[in-house]
Amino acid sequence: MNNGQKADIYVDISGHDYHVHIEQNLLSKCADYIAPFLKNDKILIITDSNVERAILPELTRALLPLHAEIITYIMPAGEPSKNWAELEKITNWMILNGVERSSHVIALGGGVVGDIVGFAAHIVKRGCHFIQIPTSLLAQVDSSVGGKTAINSPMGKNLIGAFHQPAMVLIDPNFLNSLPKRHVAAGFAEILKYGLINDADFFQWCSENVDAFFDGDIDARIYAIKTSIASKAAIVAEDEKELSGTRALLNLGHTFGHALEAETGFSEILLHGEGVAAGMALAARYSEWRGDIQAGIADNIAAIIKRAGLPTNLAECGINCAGEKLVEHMLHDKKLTGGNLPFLLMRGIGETYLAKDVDLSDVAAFLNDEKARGNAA
Ligand SMILES: NC(=O)c1ccc[n+]([C@@H]2O[C@H](COP(=O)([O-])OP(=O)(O)OC[C@H]3O[C@@H](n4cnc5c(N)ncnc54)[C@H](O)[C@@H]3O)[C@@H](O)[C@H]2O)c1
Ligand SMILES: O=C(O)C(=O)C[C@@H](O)[C@H](O)[C@H](O)COP(=O)(O)O
Ligand SMILES: [Zn+2]
Repeated sequence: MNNGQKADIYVDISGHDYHVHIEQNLLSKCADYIAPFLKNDKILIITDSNVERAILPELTRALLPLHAEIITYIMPAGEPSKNWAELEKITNWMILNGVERSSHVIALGGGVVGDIVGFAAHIVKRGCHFIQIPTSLLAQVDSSVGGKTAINSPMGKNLIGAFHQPAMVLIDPNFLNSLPKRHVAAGFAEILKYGLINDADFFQWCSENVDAFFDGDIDARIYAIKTSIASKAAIVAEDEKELSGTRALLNLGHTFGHALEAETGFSEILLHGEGVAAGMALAARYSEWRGDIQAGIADNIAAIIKRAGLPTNLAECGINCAGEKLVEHMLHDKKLTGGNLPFLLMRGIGETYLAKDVDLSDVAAFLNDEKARGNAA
């Protein structure tokens, strides 16, 4: 159901269905949304050090009508926290604070908080519930929905994890007011992804509204969030556990992107959304290299990615290694089946497909060519 600036998107997964509520100023009403999920007199909230400052005090105030004890765990902000050590601390904290299997812990933050808290909820007491309150753009348009939860392994991205759907997702676009611009851009990469996957009209809308979006236009922001989440919800409902190939579409740009993130050590050098942005530009140029798309389309795609202030080539990601090294990282990709790595490639804007005939030595040659051409994009 959509109503102007509000949206309620139903994620129709059998046995794990839930609602995503999107509304400006939703925070002021979140006690009403959360009340039905409260099973005892405690609310456990896990957030990070930046979101603690920007949003936690207001959330705590908004939950006062529930008369519950609010207990918070603050993890260090950023991708390096998505690891075993932090997972252990969070799970210990949950248990020490009396989490029950019927409890709904709250993940308040960006994709890092959502991914690790979702995984903790999956394993503590063999599974308790969690509610996502995403505060970064990337989390509001992508990571809070769909139930992929994980930590990183030293060998690669999200290699330890589980599918565990949230019980509800609460999105207030006002949270984006305190989000640094670099992270707004990173989230915009995943928005562009939905257009490139299967919605050329939305990609066109993004090209026409990129400036309004970055200027904080609330109508543009809500439209982009709800279109993205509706697209993701439909894909996830069709193929929750990425078995049929439909959900793999959401991985557009990620095989290249995760390799770039691994090469830069899952650090602040390259944010996930930045890796995805460059990964989508590379996927488009690789599609052109193979003759899958007409010349010129990859340049158009790179142009809008660039306008959003995102990287479109290896050099802009701080990558200077050989193509073969990036391909080595790709061998840890979860899509690898029987030694074959399928790639999300494009036949046009809005026409992404899963190519199963990609030869990794050809990918290495393509990446070496990118490097040799000075990565001009
Ligand atoms: N599970 C999924 O389906 C899925 C999808 C996409 C990405 N991801 C994962 O999400 C992670 C990236 O998420 P991210 O970009 O949100 O990173 P993040 O969680 O590190 O958040 C980005 C930064 O913004 C800060 N922040 C968040 N909200 C804020 C706010 N409102 N005001 C001020 N600062 C705020 C955070 O503290 C952090 O410094 C990656 O680990 C990626 O693998 C998961
Ligand atoms: O939800 C999905 O499915 C996605 O692929 C969304 C991606 O944006 C996200 O980064 C996801 O975590 C990547 O999945 P992975 O299986 O490659 O770790
Ligand atoms: Zn992603």
